[in-house]
Amino acid sequence: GHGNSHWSYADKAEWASDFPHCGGHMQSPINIETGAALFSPQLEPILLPDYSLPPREMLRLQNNGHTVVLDLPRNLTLTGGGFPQPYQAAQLHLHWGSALKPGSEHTVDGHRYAGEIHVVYYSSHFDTIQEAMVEPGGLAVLAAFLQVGSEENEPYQHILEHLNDVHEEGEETWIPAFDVAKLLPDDLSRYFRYNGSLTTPPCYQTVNWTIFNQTIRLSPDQISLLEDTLHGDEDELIQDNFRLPQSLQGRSVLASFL
Ligand SMILES: NS(=O)(=O)c1c(F)c(F)c(SCCc2ccc(C(=O)O)cc2)c(F)c1NC1CCCCCCC1
Ligand SMILES: [Zn+2]
Repeated sequence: GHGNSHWSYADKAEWASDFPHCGGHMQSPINIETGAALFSPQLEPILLPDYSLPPREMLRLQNNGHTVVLDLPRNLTLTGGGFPQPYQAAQLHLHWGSALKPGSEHTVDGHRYAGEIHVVYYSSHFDTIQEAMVEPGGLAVLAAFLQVGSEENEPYQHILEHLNDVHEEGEETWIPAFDVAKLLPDDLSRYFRYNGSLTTPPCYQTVNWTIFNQTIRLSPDQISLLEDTLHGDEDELIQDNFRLPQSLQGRSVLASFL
């Protein structure tokens, strides 16, 4: 974990006392008011060049007590998107709710989606994510909303079929590599953009956020598997692992589309 004090989503009101950045003025997530988003033509499509990986390659999947994390090869690059420089992949993880309520971190016009994927990158100006994550613009996170649909989402099965192997906090397993770009929407040209923070302590305000307009559909069984498999502290189910919306405090949300 981060910092010397353990944190949980139950005591998110206290985060700022243990992690000062969590009380800052550029925090995430936020509610995106589509009507107030500013169209910015310089926001070109996001480019994820050649994400197909050899299936012999294995990727580490871990339950860190707060979410399920898939470590990514750093040679997967993020470019385009009006970014000042390329970013290198670090990891992806998910946020979700429970059977009773949805669990996305960002909301759109007050609507919370069933879940949200975050693909975390760090600026190619740095050698490690530890150096990058304390610098403004050091991190870029690609976010997409998960919705309940009728069909099974095959790319997501690459992760979901291994959740049982990491159902306890601290467990990890290795899964065959696959094209992780398939976990994101097809349309990488329509997205919202704003500057914010990690949504977890230490809440560093160093994240360039991209939230895709197109959502991802998972079957009801896939969403339930995500909600009902992973355990964290005291063998409690990890559910509702989302932070509440933070105020914009004067920030603008940009849109790559009209
Ligand atoms: N939405 S988010 O991107 O802010 C985010 C969360 F909301 C998260 F909840 C998480 S998981 C909780 C933070 C954490 C705990 C343990 C470890 C570890 O043992 O390595 C690592 C991280 C989580 F990992 C991340 N992303 C991480 C933030 C931690 C520091 C930088 C590493 C990559 C991004
Ligand atoms: Zn996240």
